[in-house]
Amino acid sequence: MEVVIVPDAKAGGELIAEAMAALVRRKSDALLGVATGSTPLPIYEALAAKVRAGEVDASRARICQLDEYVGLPVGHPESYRSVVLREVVAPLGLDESAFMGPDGSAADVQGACEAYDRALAEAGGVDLQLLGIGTDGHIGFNEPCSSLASRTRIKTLTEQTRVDNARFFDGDIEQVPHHVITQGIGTILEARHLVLLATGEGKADAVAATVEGPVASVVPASALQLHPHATVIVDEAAASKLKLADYFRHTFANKPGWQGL
Ligand SMILES: N[C@@H]1[C@@H](O)[C@H](O)[C@@H](COP(=O)(O)O)O[C@@H]1O
Repeated sequence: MEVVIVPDAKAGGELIAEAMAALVRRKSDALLGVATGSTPLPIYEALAAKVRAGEVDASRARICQLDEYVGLPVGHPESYRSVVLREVVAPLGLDESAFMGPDGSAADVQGACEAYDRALAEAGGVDLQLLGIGTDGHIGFNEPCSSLASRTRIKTLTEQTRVDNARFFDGDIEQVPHHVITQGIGTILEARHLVLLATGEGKADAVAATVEGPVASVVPASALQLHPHATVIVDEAAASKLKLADYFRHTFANKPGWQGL
């Protein structure tokens, strides 16, 4: 696992956007797995800016989603499908046909989960999967004690996650669904490159447990330690509880430029 400490969220967004742009320059139809929440927004802004500036042609890129609420009406502005179409697909100048996601309104939720895992495999697998992290260490919506081998499936949110996400629903926790579909941890680990961005002091404990704690399902993000190409990018506040912070700084400062992320 590589840990990169950046001064702030904007620098993290720029670094990751450049890694995504470099991937798309190498593989124009790359399948980019995106995450929701507030943290990755600087990545999407930086990548869209590169597209507008002609630094990368993303017209053949494909976008896929990590997770989704179950039971929101189709087209609800806070369904993750709507969020990804609005925050990622449209700003990159892509059409909805470039987008894949699980169907949170399906009558057969389990069938929709299995169909999504199949669709990801048929699309050739995810090239780069962006991840955020919940305050309890969740990735996607894999709450603590999710199986490290799990596939895309339905999960029940913890109260803490519903409280954290109520801000997207007018601060009203009653509007936050209890159930979600999420790529499983086993599914996520199949992506070729995992890139987790965490910013702010509120993520410091989860980041320390992820990077320096044992691999344990009680901290779902710790599964990144099992992946051969995982990059964790944190700002100073999110890095504040890392014992090896100086080592991570030293390693990145001395990294050969050609290596990329
Ligand atoms: N399902 C999403 C996660 O993918 C995201 O990482 C997390 C943190 O969100 P934020 O970045 O807003 O803190 O929120 C939600 O639970």
